[in-house]
Amino acid sequence: MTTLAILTAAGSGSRLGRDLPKALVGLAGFPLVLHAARRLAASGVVDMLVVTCPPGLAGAVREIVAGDPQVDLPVRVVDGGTTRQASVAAGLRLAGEGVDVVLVHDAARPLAPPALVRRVVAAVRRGHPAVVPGLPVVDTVKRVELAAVAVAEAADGPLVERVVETPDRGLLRVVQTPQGFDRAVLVRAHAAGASRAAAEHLAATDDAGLVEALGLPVHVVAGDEAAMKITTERDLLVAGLLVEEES
Ligand SMILES: Nc1ccn([C@@H]2O[C@H](COP(=O)(O)OP(=O)(O)OP(=O)(O)O)[C@@H](O)[C@H]2O)c(=O)n1
Ligand SMILES: C[C@](O)(CO)[C@H](O)COP(=O)(O)O
Repeated sequence: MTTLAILTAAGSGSRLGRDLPKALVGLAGFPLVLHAARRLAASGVVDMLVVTCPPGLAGAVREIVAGDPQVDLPVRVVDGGTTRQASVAAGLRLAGEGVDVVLVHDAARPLAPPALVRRVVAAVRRGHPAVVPGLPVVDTVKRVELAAVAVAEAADGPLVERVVETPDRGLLRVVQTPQGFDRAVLVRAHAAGASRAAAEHLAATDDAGLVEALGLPVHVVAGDEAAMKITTERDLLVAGLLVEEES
């Protein structure tokens, strides 16, 4: 039984807008990617780690992650692709037949707690081929018609979108990472979705989506607020507070 974690860290962080890739931005004195790697290692259920990195930064990322005493795991670093999906696919190529469970986790979710990692892996090991952590939706959600946006923009007016439906929020979940998979299932899902990987507007926004596209079941376990995604400066501030709370 071997679990490999792919830690995606190859994004640029355009919405954060710093002059270095988001995964290398500091939070409480350490890069986001290191926070995430430390918590994966601390879970005790990850046997090896593959980190996807921006082109040209493999050496720096290796030094940060593999050189850290808290990351007591074999670490490999691989160049990512142009989309998150392509980066995961690059990491997945390093998951040999000896690996039975693959976790996919975002460096952009640096504070995902070890207990969450264990919960996801346990659910996969209980026989679920694809598992995502999810939280209930607290806002009322509307589905809108995109065509209406185009019309409004063309008229140079205020953005008015037509609401199509109000889905029952009791049935909606906001999903996080790490997401966990039976290796063979994830390999099949990425192979089937490979033609989508190159373009941002086509690529899957999470790996479970590729499994769903195969018609295979995906299950949700309880997520954790601490696994929040860092997208903007405000998120970094909130994450800073969470780190203070942890200690
Ligand atoms: N080509 C890419 C794009 C994203 N990611 C990773 O996927 C995760 C989620 O992506 P996101 O939060 O969107 O990060 P960025 O793409 O870096 O951010 P932005 O969209 O603001 O540029 C991050 O850990 C990011 O490093 C990746 O490995 N390869
Ligand atoms: C995988 C993910 O973190 C699940 O919520 C999310 O979909 C990543 O999205 P992004 O568009 O790459 O930020």
